[in-house]
Amino acid sequence: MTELLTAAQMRAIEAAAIASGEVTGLELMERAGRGVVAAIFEEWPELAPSWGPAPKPPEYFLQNDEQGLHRAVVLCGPGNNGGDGFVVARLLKETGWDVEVFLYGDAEKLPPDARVNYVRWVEIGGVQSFEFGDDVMGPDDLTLVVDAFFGTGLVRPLEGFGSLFLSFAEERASRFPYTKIVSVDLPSAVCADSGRPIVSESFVGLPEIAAFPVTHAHLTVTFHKAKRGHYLSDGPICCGRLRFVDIGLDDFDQRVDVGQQKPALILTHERWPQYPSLPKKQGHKYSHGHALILSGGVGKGGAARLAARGALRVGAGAVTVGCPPAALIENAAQLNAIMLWNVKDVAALTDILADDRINALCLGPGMGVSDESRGLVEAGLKSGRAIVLDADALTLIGRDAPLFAMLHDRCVLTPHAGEFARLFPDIADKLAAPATKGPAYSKVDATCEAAKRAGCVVLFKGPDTVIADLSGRCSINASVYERSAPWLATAGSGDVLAGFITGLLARGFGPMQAAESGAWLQTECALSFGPGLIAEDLPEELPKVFRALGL
Ligand SMILES: NC(=O)C1=CN([C@@H]2O[C@H](COP(=O)(O)OP(=O)(O)OC[C@H]3O[C@@H](n4cnc5c(N)ncnc54)[C@H](O)[C@@H]3O)[C@@H](O)[C@H]2O)[C@@H](O)CC1
Ligand SMILES: Nc1ncnc2c1ncn2[C@@H]1O[C@H](COP(=O)(O)OP(=O)(O)O)[C@@H](O)[C@H]1O
Ligand SMILES: [K+]
Repeated sequence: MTELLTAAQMRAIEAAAIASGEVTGLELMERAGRGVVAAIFEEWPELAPSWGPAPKPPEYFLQNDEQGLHRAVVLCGPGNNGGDGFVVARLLKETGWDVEVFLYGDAEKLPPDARVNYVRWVEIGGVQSFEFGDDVMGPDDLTLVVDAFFGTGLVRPLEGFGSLFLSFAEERASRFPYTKIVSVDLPSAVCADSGRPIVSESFVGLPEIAAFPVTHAHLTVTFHKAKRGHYLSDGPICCGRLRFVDIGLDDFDQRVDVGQQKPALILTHERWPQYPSLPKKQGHKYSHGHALILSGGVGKGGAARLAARGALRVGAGAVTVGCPPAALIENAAQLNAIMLWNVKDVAALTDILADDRINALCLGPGMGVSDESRGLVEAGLKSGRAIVLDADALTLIGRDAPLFAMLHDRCVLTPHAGEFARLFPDIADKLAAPATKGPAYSKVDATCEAAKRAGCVVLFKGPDTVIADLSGRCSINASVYERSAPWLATAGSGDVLAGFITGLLARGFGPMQAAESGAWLQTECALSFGPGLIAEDLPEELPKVFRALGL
């Protein structure tokens, strides 16, 4: 696992590096710009100088005389992101590209390092002025738009010329697939801390991404480490692909006091929760715990059966489904290794929980929201067992303050966005409010606040699943970029996730460890299985994922 930085943390690391005297801001900017150009050539080798002259675009696209020359438009902003843009413009020009530069801001007010690179650029090229009505992207043969308006410094919406240019770039790339947009550090208009586009008040009320001209880059090249916004919310969609450039700041990470903000960890294919307890140790079945999963009534048992299958495959020694008497036959017809108990009412559950070998519970999937279900949730919470609360159990807790007050530090709540809003309406409102200034309130902020309030682990689902505990520890299981698994959006996949977490709790994982590992495994199973996945496939894919981990 590694950490994602906020803009403030990145600034602090940069400041520490410069203060050490080991590097100057200008050197960092040069490394950044060079890294962007190298990343462009790695991403599209046909654009690299070693590839030879640019191939001729089709006849009907040619409108200029410079046939065979690659052409770039570089959009520079008023800060150091713009400074990186001037470096990129210079380097592309040096490799023989035809480069046009636009500046959003006043050249006299550029910060010192950006100003130096502006001056270096104007020695070899011009800065274009912009008149309304111009087709600033020029002839149709445009190869590259470099978006260097704003990076980690974005604090308010782009206006006028800035937002117009982003929409010109979008429009051009949507018409001509060979026109690539590359964002420097972050797509301009995307908040580095939240991944949310910063929108103008005048767009309030419209869906953010639809209402605001934000670039959907083909490639985003960032420096040192990923920022939270690269992985949260709309960030990944706007970034396209993400590449990293090492600008020599590794030594300074440790020297910086990152203040009150705990790091957000990122779980990716390579960075997985390597808990020593994941391999199964010797012992009999009850050394690996006994998970009890409560099911709904007649015809409502599918969700619990999916969760139970997940808990068993993830390694719980024994798994039992508990259901009302009328549903016993239906469940018996479908379960073999999973045991089945009659849980006719709250008293029956309380009796069952007298057996302390049952060490993990899962309540909610298919359970219904009746008074009886409420009583079961109450009994489950009262037992003090490690417990996953999902689906209907979350709805019950959301509308019942005394039940909410019973949550404890062995609980894991697994809401999707709708359930999150029922549980934490004020927090959800903050997250849903338009982001009109940066740094904007993020899904990390929301999940951490929720975990603190609930006093337990909260796993807030989505392609950017955020998991937080009450201490402020937080991680993001990213199902984005090369780990994108949109086929997880299928009925029942959340039930299997609840089962994975319950099984891991039964095996003795702590709530945060179980939630992180369960979410990570769910994505790995989806990737391993591939398109066509249905929820039933997830537990069946686990052995393959475990084998690949060498367990
Ligand atoms: N932090 C680092 O270590 C490095 C940073 N570099 C670059 O520097 C960037 C950060 O530079 P800055 O802090 O100058 O920030 P930006 O260049 O992102 O923004 C510049 C300034 O514009 C103002 N601003 C924000 N939103 C605005 C808006 N909508 N309209 C008009 N003005 C607005 C703010 O005052 C902001 O500081 C990074 O994204 C990266 O590209 C690189 O040069 C390499 C090293
Ligand atoms: N686009 C997506 N990319 C990756 N994971 C997703 C995506 N959409 C949903 N998921 C995951 O799939 C699961 C869906 O859970 P949930 O909404 O509770 O569905 P259900 O109740 O039908 O099981 C969650 O774990 C969520 O994180
Ligand atoms: K940018």
